Amino acid sequence: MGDARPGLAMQDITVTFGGLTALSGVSLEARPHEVLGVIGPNGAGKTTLFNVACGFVRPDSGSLSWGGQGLPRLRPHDLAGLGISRTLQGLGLFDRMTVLDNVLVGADRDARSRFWSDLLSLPRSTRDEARLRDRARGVLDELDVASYADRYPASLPYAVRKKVALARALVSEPELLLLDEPASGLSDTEMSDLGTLLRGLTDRMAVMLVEHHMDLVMSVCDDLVVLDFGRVIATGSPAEVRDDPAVQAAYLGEAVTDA
Ligand SMILES: Nc1ncnc2c1ncn2[C@@H]1O[C@H](COP(=O)(O)OP(=O)(O)OP(=O)(O)O)[C@@H](O)[C@H]1O
Repeated sequence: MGDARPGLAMQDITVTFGGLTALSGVSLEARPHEVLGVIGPNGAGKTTLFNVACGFVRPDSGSLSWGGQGLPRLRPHDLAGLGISRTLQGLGLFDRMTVLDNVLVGADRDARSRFWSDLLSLPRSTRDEARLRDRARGVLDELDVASYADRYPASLPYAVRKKVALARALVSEPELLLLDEPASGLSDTEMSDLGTLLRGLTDRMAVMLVEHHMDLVMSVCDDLVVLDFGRVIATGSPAEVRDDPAVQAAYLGEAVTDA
C-alpha cells in the first residue's frame, strides 16, 4: 500500500571518519506504509546510515528530511518529538525497572509535553498516567508479551526482551520506526513472527530496517537499498534487487575472490 506523503528522505549523504568514507552520496526514502530494508555486506555502511537517520552521526554533506521538512541539525533527542522511534542492537532495557515501566520510558513524546500540566494539575496527571499505562499494556499485548509486564527484563528470554524494546519504541505511536538488526539472535520461528508483526505495522507507520537476515528482508520489505563500500549499488523491490546486474556482479566478485 503506497502513500504520496513524503517520508524520511536522505539526499546525497556522505559520511567520512578520518580518511575513510563510510557513506558516499547515499540517497533513499522510507515512505509511509512501507518497509524499507537497508542491506549490504559487513562494513558497507549500514550502521552508519542508521546512525545518520537517528541523529547519532552528522553527515559531512547531503541532507535529511522528514515529512517534507528539512532536518539540518537532527539530534537523537529530537526523534520523539518528530514522531520517530528506534530500537538499537543493544536493547538498552533498564534491569531495575519492570517490563511495563521500561515500555513507559518510551512514552517520552507525551511525557515532555505534559510536563507543565503535570506540575499544575495532579488529577489530570493521574488520569494521563493511567491512560499511558493502559496504552503500554496494550502494546505489550499486541506483541504477545503482556504476561511479562510486572517482571524484570534480566530474567527474561532474549526474544521477549527484544519485544519489550520494540514495545517501548511503539508506545509513542510513531509514524516512522527505525530498527537496527531486529532479527539478530532470534530463531527461525521468532523471525517469521517478527516479519508478520512488521508487515502489520505498515498500516500506521513507515518502517526502515537494517538487517543481515535475508529471509526476513526478502519477505518483509517493499523496497531495498543495497550498500557496498558506502555506495548505493542497487534499489528496488526484493525481486528487482536480486536480479540487479550490480548485485550479481558484486556477488560474483566476492565468489571469485573467495575461490
Ligand atoms: N566511528 C567510526 N570511526 C571510524 N570508522 C568507522 C566508524 N564507524 C564505522 N566506521 C567504518 O565505516 C565503515 C562502515 O561501517 P558500518 O559499521 O557503517 O558498516 P556496516 O555495514 O554496518 O557493517 P556491519 O554489517 O559489519 O555492522 C567501516 O569501514 C567501518 O570500519
